[in-house]
Amino acid sequence: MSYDKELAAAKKAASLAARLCQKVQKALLQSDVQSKNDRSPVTVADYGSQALVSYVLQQEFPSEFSLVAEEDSKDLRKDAAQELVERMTKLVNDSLASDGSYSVTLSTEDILKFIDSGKSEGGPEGRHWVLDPIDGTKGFLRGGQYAIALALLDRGKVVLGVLACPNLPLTSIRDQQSPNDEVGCLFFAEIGGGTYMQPLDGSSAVKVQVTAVENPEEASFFESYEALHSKHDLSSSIAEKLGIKAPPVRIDSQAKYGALSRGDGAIYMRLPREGYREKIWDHAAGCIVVTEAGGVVTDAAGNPLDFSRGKYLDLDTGIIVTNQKLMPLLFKAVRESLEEKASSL
Ligand SMILES: Nc1ncnc2c1ncn2[C@@H]1O[C@H](COP(=O)(O)O)[C@@H](O)[C@H]1OP(=O)(O)O
Ligand SMILES: [Mg+2]
Ligand SMILES: [Mg+2]
Ligand SMILES: [Mg+2]
Repeated sequence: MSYDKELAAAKKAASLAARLCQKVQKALLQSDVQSKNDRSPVTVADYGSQALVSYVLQQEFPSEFSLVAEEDSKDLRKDAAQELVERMTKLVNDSLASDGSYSVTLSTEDILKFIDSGKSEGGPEGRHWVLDPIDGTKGFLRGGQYAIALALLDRGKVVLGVLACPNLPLTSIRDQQSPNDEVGCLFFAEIGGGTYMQPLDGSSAVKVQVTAVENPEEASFFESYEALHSKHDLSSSIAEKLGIKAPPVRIDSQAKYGALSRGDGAIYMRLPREGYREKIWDHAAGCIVVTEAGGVVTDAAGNPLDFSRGKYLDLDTGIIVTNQKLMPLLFKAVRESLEEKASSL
């Protein structure tokens, strides 16, 4: 089955959302940041991006629409958020107008409804869009990496994914010469069709592949910038076992999956603290972008990620990503390190 129409709509929605986010990141004001009850930050851009993507997808697929997305409008319906909602409404309308294909002016209530249409629970039946409107909000606030991550599930499987990474350099992050290098990448993949990357400004796409490195000593690895999101001590002990020489490359968000899909690094380890439950929108798009580029994504028990169980992944311990050749070695090092850690407690 082809998902070309869905992929075209997803690319358009994510690119528009990326433009909105770039605009906000440039003019970030302190009042743009709200705090959710899980104490993670959320900005006018997270909400605006979700409203925009939800609107575009509903225009393209009015009859069959289900969206599992990170944000909801609860905090925005409080009196104190009124100014933020008005500013966000203007941002979304300006973004839609700049595209030219939608002649519409949405009201604040429309916008709140589009945000709330992301409340689907997903699951193994039918089709569901999966959206993280800004993945890596902390990176976004720091002026670092973030991604707009959009995927489509069909009967529990990820069948397409798009990652817009507005701050990711077009060339490998490992050989950046100057801070002026061009940034803004759109990664996209459809099941069975490979992974492509194009500049966010719309010029032509190139096929990408994960690295062919087989010797772990030559591999480099990615992990979260935020030490709270992934145990850096555990990944460094795994890296040591593998004989990895290069220091970790720490970047925020699913930009890590994008960078890995084009071979900027060989390994991505995500080992969250006990009790953290991974959400499907944090991995669905990244997972297909890497697997279609020839990579492998599993949990720390070696199982593929199961996106069919609702909004949580509920996996074993963590997520590991690399190419086919290195996976057995990485898996072994991960198991050994986890066992050593368990026996030292
Ligand atoms: N305590 C936490 N542990 C692990 N991941 C987290 C935690 N809090 C938020 N996240 C999510 O981790 C992802 C980014 O992690 P990283 O940049 O380390 O890969 C984001 O999806 C972020 O959510 P959000 O989408 O709100 O930014
Ligand atoms: Mg968040
Ligand atoms: Mg996220
Ligand atoms: Mg997010």
